[in-house]
Amino acid sequence: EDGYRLWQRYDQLQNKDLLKQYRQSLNGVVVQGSSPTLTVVKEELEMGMEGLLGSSITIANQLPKKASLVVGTPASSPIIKELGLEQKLKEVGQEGYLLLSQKHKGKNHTVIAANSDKGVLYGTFHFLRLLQTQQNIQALNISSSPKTKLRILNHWDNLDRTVERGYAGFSIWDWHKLPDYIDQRYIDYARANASIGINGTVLTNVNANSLVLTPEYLQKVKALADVFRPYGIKVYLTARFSSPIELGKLKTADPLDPAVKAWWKNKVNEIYTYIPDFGGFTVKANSEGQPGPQNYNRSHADGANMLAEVLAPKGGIVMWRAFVYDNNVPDDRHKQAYTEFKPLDGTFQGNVMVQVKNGAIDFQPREPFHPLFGAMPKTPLMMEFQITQEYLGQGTHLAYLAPMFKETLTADTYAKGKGSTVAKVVDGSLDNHAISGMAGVANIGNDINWTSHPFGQANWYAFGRLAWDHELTSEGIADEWIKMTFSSAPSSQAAIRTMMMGSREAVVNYMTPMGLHHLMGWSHHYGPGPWIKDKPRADWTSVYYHRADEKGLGFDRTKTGSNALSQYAPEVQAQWGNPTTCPEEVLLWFHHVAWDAKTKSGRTLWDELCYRYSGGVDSVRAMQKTWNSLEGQIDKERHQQVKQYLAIQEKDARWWRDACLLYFQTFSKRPIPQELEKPQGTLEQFMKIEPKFAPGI
Ligand SMILES: CO[C@H]1[C@H](O)[C@@H](O)[C@H](O)O[C@@H]1C(=O)O
Repeated sequence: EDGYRLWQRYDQLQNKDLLKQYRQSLNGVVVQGSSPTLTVVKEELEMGMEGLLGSSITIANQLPKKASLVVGTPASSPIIKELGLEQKLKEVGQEGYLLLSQKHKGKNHTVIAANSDKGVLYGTFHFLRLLQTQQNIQALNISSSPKTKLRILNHWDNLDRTVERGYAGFSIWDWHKLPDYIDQRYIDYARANASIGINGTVLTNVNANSLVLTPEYLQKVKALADVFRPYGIKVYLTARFSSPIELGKLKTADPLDPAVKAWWKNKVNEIYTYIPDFGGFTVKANSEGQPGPQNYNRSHADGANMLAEVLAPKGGIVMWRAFVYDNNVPDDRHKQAYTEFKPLDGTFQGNVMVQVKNGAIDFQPREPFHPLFGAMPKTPLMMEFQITQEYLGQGTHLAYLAPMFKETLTADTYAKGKGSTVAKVVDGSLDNHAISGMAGVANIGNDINWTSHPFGQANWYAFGRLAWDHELTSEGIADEWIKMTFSSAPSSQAAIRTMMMGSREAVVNYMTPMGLHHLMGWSHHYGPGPWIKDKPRADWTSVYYHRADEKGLGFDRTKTGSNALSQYAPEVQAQWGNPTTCPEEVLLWFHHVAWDAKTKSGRTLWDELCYRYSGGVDSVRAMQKTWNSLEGQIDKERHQQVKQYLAIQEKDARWWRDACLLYFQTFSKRPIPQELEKPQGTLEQFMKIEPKFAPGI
């Protein structure tokens, strides 16, 4: 193996019949026209087809006599124009594309056509994926366009190259060597992202450092933007709200102060001299100690609009985060974002998007959808998912996240009656928004395989695919990724898919089953810490979230408790407000349930909890068994890697199960059912375990 490889492996296909078919239909490749994007299209076609087909190809400017691959836009390619695809192309928009088997002058050609070079690029990657996943290309009739306009990675990367909540080494942005040294990884990063339709990247941590806005750093940012541009990827930065004070030496960062606004206007103009297509800012304000407009008694809208106004003439946007909790500890942190943002609906400028995490607390293994979705019809709401597994085992646990992303996207907000899914809020179709977006907090770093756990790559891949088309299935995305990533082992496809599909639920079960949440260890968030209390803020403890007592377990968020449920539509309230109709997956999120209450299995809550925790451990063991059975079918190196990670996961799953059950047992005072494995160790022992070298704190 030479260095790293992502899913674009392009190894020669082994299926002889298929190879023959491909070679017969792809005698030549014609790309007419020239642009930086068409240049990378040609490079990718050469690399991909030569690798997959095992024969060299030349890219021609004229149509050869035999069946060929014809690539381009009607504007740049006379052959594409001759094909008369105007009507079909109208439907795919600026980023979409067509993949067609098309007769032209008696020959059967394969066509990648689009309205823009960027669309051609996306079509090219789709076409290469068809070959890589060994699809029949004889009668292609594919048209595809993205459902979400902005598909963007958020890097929580600091300028010293540490990555907040990053578990795959240090930041890939080598600020020290930029702008003079362009690491090959930047190019491969762009290729990988473009291959899944990602069209934007926020380079820096939301806990922002204003230094990135200085000329010295803007030159470095420009160098990255220049690399990414041909791949259709725009660069964005995080804007520290107090930058006018830190960099501009102003006395205030009050968004309504004319000097502050003038400072930002100059700064934005300056940025555009370096990066003419700069995307805009992501802002975390008045949350976890970050400065913001509330420091000056102004609202989030005042802050966002001030930046939006200076960005608008340049075509830039503001992604203002709704992950806010600050000031006084609320009676229920679940409610804070909604309380602060809902009243601001309709007051944001047209180029502001409010970026909302999938759930109201913080990227837990399972959260009900965030109540802001559906509650701010006049504001485009952007989805923020976390690809990095801060709360799901970080760099060592296998957890395929597509089912988690889909769970939120398919949830029904009932905002405009049945069928008002979160996906429709986010893609803008429910409320007819001109802009829409999905952000994923990246899980990559400078580890050789980019993501620490080899299966972490699947989560990056799945995020991009779902941002393009949220209707894709988790299984389908897994299949694509497996075929591309473990191309040498077609027979193991089903087994790997089964592992992936059950993996996130396994994590939920051994960490936080039945709606439990935020039981993770203090600050590092890796192992169990349900006992955590007495911290500077009540909502930084675990006891705040699980509320275990002699009577039972869970956070009462109904009318008799915090009433966070009132933030949802009446239909949702009706279902979740009643413990007998509330799905067990989120039961303890909304209800304080008696230890002896009957659950759907017929068991008491306590027994059911014991079964779920044990089931989580069993699922990991099942994954181990499956993986062991694949030995010999997968290259040694990756087989060994995953095998070792699964052993860690199994050990950690037991740690979670035993620590949580022993702790909750001090309240339930009931025995763990006979037939289940007994905890190995005492609660006191578990409470002493502190990972001293947890990464990314
Ligand atoms: C970037 O800060 C993070 C913080 O590390 C993390 O623990 C929490 O999940 O969320 C914060 C946020 O999303 O702003």
